[in-house]
Amino acid sequence: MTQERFDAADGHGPALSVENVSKSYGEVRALGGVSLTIGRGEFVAILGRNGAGKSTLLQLLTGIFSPDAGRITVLGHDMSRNAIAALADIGVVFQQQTLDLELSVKANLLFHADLHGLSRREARRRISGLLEEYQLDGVATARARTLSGGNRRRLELARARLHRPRLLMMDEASAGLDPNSRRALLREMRRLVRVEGMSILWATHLVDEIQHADRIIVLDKGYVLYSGTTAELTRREQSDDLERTIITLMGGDEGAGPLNTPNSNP
Ligand SMILES: Nc1ncnc2c1ncn2[C@@H]1O[C@H](COP(=O)(O)OP(=O)(O)OP(=O)(O)O)[C@@H](O)[C@H]1O
Repeated sequence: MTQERFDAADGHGPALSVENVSKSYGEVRALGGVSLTIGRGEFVAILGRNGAGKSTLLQLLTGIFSPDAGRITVLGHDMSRNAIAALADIGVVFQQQTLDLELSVKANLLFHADLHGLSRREARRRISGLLEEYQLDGVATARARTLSGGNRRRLELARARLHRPRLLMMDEASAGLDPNSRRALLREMRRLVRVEGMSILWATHLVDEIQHADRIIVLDKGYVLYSGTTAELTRREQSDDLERTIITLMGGDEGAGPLNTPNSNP
């Protein structure tokens, strides 16, 4: 067995490894040689302003695009050679909603279960548990189009977990949720890490959300500026104001885009 297959099968190595990855759209450089890792059972928040490169990174990690250079390994699988195996173990919530709005809540989930090759019996069992967990059982037969923003997001979360992924990637996943739902969602992420050993990548532009993670990665203009805990960062910069510390790290320029929203503390 090759080392890569051994790692994938045996659960060794990081959940995610990104080595020197670059991506440009024409003249626009979205990522300029990014390297990062996420350990198994680790909850990592990637913080960056709009345009920092978070969505591009997630699109590369989920195989939607290929990087111009660099290497991505997900749960031991090299994305350039074995993306299908990697995708079986990833659950994703994208920034833009990706539901089929004309299908019912349940049909959206059944479609996803089919894509992942779940048996009908297993799919029904998983779907009924997740509908209950996300309080969507009352709207199971309703078309996704008729759901509130919060319920659509809950449906996307249920879908992301349906095939029992070991790595969850969340791109601005709390968008559209009220403060209570945001708090509940972040608590749930912690529970998934603690109880199920899930690895989580949580991309956000909200400073208050990153405090729930084990580690943060600050991304700015396509480059990693910092990787470590929030406590290490404020200690290093001798400041107890995390948001100000991060803005300073980004070279000031508060006008470049928000890092937080008022009255949104989760
Ligand atoms: N399809 C595209 N074509 C051209 N430029 C793009 C495209 N997608 C992203 N970009 C550019 O790449 C850079 C990184 O964008 P990206 O969407 O990855 O950042 P982000 O951190 O996710 O921000 P946001 O939260 O606004 O989506 C930005 O300069 C953006 O304008």
